[in-house]
Parts: sequence; structure tokens; C-alpha cells
Amino acid sequence: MWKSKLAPVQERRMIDKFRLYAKGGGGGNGCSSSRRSRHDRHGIPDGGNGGRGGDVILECSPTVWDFSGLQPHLIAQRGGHGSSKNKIGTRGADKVAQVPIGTVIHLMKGEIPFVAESHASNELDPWELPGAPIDAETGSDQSAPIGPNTGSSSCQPERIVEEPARMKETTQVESTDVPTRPPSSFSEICTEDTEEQEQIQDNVAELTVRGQRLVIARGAEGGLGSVSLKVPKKPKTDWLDDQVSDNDQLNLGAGLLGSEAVLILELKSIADVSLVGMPNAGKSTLLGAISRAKPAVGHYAFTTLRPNLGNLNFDDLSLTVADVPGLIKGAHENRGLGHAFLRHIERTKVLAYVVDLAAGLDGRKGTLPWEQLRDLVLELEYHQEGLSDRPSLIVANKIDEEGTEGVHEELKRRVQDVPIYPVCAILGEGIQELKIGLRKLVNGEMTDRLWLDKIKVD
Ligand SMILES: Nc1nc2c(ncn2[C@@H]2O[C@H](COP(=O)(O)OP(=O)(O)OP(=O)(O)O)[C@@H](O)[C@H]2O)c(=O)[nH]1
Repeated sequence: MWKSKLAPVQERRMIDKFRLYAKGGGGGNGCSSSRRSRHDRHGIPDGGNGGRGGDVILECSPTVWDFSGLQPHLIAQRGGHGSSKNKIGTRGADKVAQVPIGTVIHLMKGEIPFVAESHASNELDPWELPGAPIDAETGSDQSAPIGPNTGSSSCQPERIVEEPARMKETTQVESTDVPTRPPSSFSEICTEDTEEQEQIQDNVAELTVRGQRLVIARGAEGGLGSVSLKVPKKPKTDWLDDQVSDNDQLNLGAGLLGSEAVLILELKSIADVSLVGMPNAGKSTLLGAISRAKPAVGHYAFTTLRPNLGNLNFDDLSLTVADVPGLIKGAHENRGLGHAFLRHIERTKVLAYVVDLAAGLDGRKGTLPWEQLRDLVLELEYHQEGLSDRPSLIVANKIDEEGTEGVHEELKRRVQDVPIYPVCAILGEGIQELKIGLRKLVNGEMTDRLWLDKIKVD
């Protein structure tokens, strides 16, 4: 029989770590040429300079989720050669690659990237929200207006502001301002090659604002043409002399090679609230209930393969909530979605631990809620000490299921000093109270945290 149904398309795993080679375009060669006239046998030099090579630029865009669309080798175009009649070679085209908001750059080889246009890095606040996610209903983007540097793919050399020092400073500001431990270094996480680890310079730059641009490899200047060198072409004596002099002149005017860099890009989300929970706890459903996002929901583990973002809107405030892939025991050893998940929590203000009240109930499969909480906190701490030390609350989900009232009471008895919100994400019950709680935590009106020693497990 003819099969009309196609096999379900498998969602691919997000690529949140990427190794990139970038090379700026070489400069075009300067031209060696002279304009001769009947009266001037030697001629007047009129060879134009070679054009500048293009830059390789990373641009921060809210429309890309991960690095799956990136090419591993980015090479900008070479500048055009100069030509006679004083014509300067064309400028090589820039290679602009779009990367997601929250891209952190580690340098393996080459120069520290330069900021292209300075507007974005001035007030680089680690908690500054990236462009808000696309509104699921209206399809409109609620983020800040596009910066002046977006929209054009070419970057004129004179508009580039070289600020390597500021980039380093930015990294320092981040590590002092953030109340928790600074993000663990990439070289700590990286397990591939020990020699490479030593060479990596961690966090040399980061792209956190929509439209922000970084030049990661610069195009070289073009070679000087004879008009700039003021070298008249030598009169031809014999053919050998002619060849030597021509080569000399060409070498003088040869374009330089563009700079090279090898980078590791790493993606870290920046959200106000992260929903943390075991697979199937109901995080995606909850995100849909508190915001207008429509994440994929399934009854099997790891429905969420990339962080879904939603906007939690109040009259005067909008918070970003990230539903990051489900966490399992051993995630810190990269089991399950492991590091891919944990990395996103590093830059979140508030943690909302989502537990499934029905798990482990009446012989059902799963771990009891207080054990879920203990495992979650342990995984965070194993990944990075202090990762769980930020304002938190507990979302006790699936309160609609039979027998969960008792589990909720037990949970309140076993876990202290942190607010617990019983909700039914699927029906939207208890969501208003939860929203208010999240707002208070983000605002700093509440500062409760979930401590491991406050969880009583048998
Ligand atoms: N009864 C009940 N079921 C719920 C509730 N919330 C979610 N579920 C169900 O729980 C299952 C898992 O929900 P998801 O939202 O996909 O869970 P998740 O935590 O995002 O899962 P991962 O993507 O694997 O991390 C789905 O079958 C939901 O329909 C609830 O409040 N009550």
C-alpha cells in the first residue's frame, strides 16, 4: 500500500558550542603603471593602490537560536587590485555571520575581536535583556529598535572603533557585578584537547545586544600603487632588466594578508527567569501558561531541545522566561542534555524549580518532588559552585492530579524557607499568584533561595 504519511521530522539538537575559523580578506595589489607621453619617455606614475580586504564580522541577531546556520570557515573577500589611470582597487566585501544573543567568544588563536561601532558595548550590563523574543501571537518583535549598525552588511573601515580594552573591561565588570560566581571558564568545560585548553583565552568578548557587531578577523590594507610610491617605471633597457624592475615594484605594492582567528563560540541565554525541572515536569506547558509562547509539549522526555523564551508581561514590566532543556541526574557530567542545559542557567536572575507532584505517587514512575529538588540543586552545584545561589521559588505542578494535595502538604513540610506555588499548568490554575511571585523575586522584593540543607529527604 502507498504510504501517505511521512515519518515525523525529528527535531535536531541545538548547537550551542561552535569552533570557527575566520580570515580577513587580503589587500589587493597596488598597480605599477606609468602614463607616458611623447615628451616624457619615463612617464608619470599612475598605478592605483590595491583595495582593502573585507572584514569578518559577527552580528548579534534575535532571529537565530543557535550556531547551526554558521559555516566553520568564514573568509572575507580580497580587495581588488589597483589599476592604471590612478584607479584604486575595490574594497573586498565583508563576511557577516549572524549569531544568537548571548554569544560568548573564547579566543584560541589570533587577535582579540574589535567592536564594530561602539553603541552596544557602552553599557553592557550582564542582566540587560536581549531583544525580547518574537511574540507568538502577533509575530511582532518587542525588542528595542534596530541599532544604527544593523541593516547594512558592509562596514566601512573608518566606522570601526577599536576597543579591545573595553571588551576586557566588560568581562571584568560582569564578574564583579553578578551576585553569583562568574561563569565557569570554557577551558574548564572543554574536555577535548588539553593543549588547546591552555591556549584558550576565555570570554574575550560577548554579544548580548541586538545588532551588536564584532570584527573577528580584519581585512588587510591594499598594496600601494606606483602613484603613491612615487616610483616611475624604469625605462626598458633589456628584457631581463625589465623583468627584475617590474617584480621589485610589484613586491613593493603587494597587498597584505588578512588577519586570522580561531574562536570558540558558546551560547548562554540571558533571561530573568529560568524554569528548572526534571524532564516531563511540565516546564514547557508552564511557559505557555505564563506567557504567550507556544513551546512544543510532549509526554516524553526532552521535548525541549533548545531554550524556549517567553515574555511575562505586566502593565509596567516585561520579564523574559526561559524554559531550558530538562535536567537529569548526572547532567553535570554531560548526561542527557547536560552542559547544554546548565550553561543557560549561568546568566539567569531567578530560578523557578518546577516539580511534578504526581511523580512517584501511588507506585507511578518518577522521583518524589523533594528528591527532584535535591537532585536539581545538586546538579547545579556540581556544574558550578554557587549556581543555585540565586532568588528562587518552587512551582508544584500537576496539582489537578488525584492525590497530589497530600504530596503538596508533604512538600511544604519538607522544604522550608522558599515559597511554593501549587499550579496546574495545563488548566492555568495558580498562574496569577506565580506571576506575582516571579515579579517580586526579579524586583528584589523577595530574596528567598532554595538551600540544600533545607530540603528534608528520607
Ligand atoms: N495533569 C497535568 N499534566 C500536565 C500539567 N502540565 C503538564 N502536563 C503534562 O506533562 C507532560 C510533560 O509536559 P512538558 O511541558 O512537555 O514537560 P517539560 O518539563 O517541558 O518536558 P521536557 O521538555 O522533557 O523537559 C505533558 O504530557 C503535559 O501535558 C498539569 O498541570 N497537569
